[in-house]
Amino acid sequence: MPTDLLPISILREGLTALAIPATQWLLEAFGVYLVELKRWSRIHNLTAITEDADIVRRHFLDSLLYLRCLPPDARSVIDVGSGAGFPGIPMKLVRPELSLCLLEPTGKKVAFLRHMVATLSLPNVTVLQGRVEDIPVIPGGTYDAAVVRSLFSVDAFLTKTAALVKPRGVMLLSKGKGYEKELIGLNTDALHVEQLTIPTTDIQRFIITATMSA
Ligand SMILES: C[S@@+](CC[C@H](N)C(=O)[O-])C[C@H]1O[C@@H](n2cnc3c(N)ncnc32)[C@H](O)[C@@H]1O
Repeated sequence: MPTDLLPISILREGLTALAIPATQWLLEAFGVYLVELKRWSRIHNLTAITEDADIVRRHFLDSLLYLRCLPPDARSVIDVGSGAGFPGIPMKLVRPELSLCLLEPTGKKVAFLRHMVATLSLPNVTVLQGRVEDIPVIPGGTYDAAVVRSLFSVDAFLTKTAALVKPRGVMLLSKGKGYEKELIGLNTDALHVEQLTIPTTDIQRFIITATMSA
């Protein structure tokens, strides 16, 4: 198992900072993910981030910040525009009880997501090819949480994901500095912003949580 290929000390330190036990299983799973992400990216250009340490920090640990804002009783999550699996797959590795839908329109990314779900033997994960606008809306919502990274503006995020989320469910979107400009003109009463730092870096993230009314 390729834990020797992983910048293991960064991952360990990052997990510890996030109060996530760095079990051997978890370290090995992230090791497999890193190797496969790089292997597929050489052919399919899945990510612009190519250095191991950067993948650990900017994909794995950044994705895990979402868990700081996910309600502990959330069970079903949709990752909208999952790309190469961020933030959904890292969240699932740490919270295996989650039932996860990875939504992605691009065929080569969908193929990678299916490959990773099979390779990591992840139960209760559905990979759906499509755009969020095309997901059938069920009255009362489908998921306890919708997560989005590097896709929508705050406004578009609220508009496009609200119908997918159950009453009292949450929509989580991570943004960098400057996110406040996107809040101008929006009703921010139901929004909560949590300022976090990607462990082992000084990169700040602002996770915007919108909670659906009851
Ligand atoms: C910049 S990438 C981010 C991928 C991943 N969330 C991440 O943070 O690494 C945006 C992804 O959203 C997908 N996408 C674009 N429009 C979408 C839509 N309307 N519904 C769902 N996914 C969409 C793209 O195919 C792409 O993979």
